[in-house]
Amino acid sequence: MVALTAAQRARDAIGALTRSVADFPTTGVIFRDLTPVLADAEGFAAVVEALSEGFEVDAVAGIDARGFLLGGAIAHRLGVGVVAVRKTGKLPPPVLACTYDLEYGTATLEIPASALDLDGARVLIIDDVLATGGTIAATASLLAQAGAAVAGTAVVLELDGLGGRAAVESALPEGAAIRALVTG
Ligand SMILES: O=P(O)(O)OC[C@H]1O[C@H](OP(=O)(O)OP(=O)(O)O)[C@H](O)[C@@H]1O
Ligand SMILES: Nc1ncnc2[nH]cnc12
Repeated sequence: MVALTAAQRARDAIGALTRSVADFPTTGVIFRDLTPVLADAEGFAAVVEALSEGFEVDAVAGIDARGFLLGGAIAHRLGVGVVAVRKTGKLPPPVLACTYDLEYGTATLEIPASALDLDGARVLIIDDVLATGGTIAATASLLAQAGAAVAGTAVVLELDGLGGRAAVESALPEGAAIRALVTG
């Protein structure tokens, strides 16, 4: 029997275990809950491997909150450190901040303004879901302000029809990778 690749194993787990919930957190949104995928040992391992594959970077940025779970594991696999990109009010000043629109509201993300040395660092941005792209675009903007070079972004699930890929393409440097394990 031919062994499945990490991407195939990840897609199988995502297909089997993702839960779709109508009208959460607001009416009209179909919320895609990846919690069961990440809670499954084989699913989590396959997702982490498939998101990490081929990236050579100096740091991983994991986005609050679900991106933290993946970002830490991916950074460890790649042998680099992880930067937690926090929702507003969690980090002590001074911070760099960026406010953006989501599928269901607005939010602000922050990173430390001076406590990290990201100047020239190649950074991979990790999150669970790409929807409108606002979250990843805001993260890319914060990292650029800190002097980092965004090497790419990788997510588990890209939602169709919300313009997220185009938004992220215009926010990332030319040639930066945009990887989604499943689109739908
Ligand atoms: O592409 P976008 O439209 O920006 O949406 C994607 C973001 O939305 C979700 O996070 P959310 O802000 O709901 O926060 P959470 O991770 O704390 O649940 C998801 O985890 C992504 O971070
Ligand atoms: N529909 C959705 N499901 C899960 N996470 C999301 N983030 C933004 N939109 C989402």
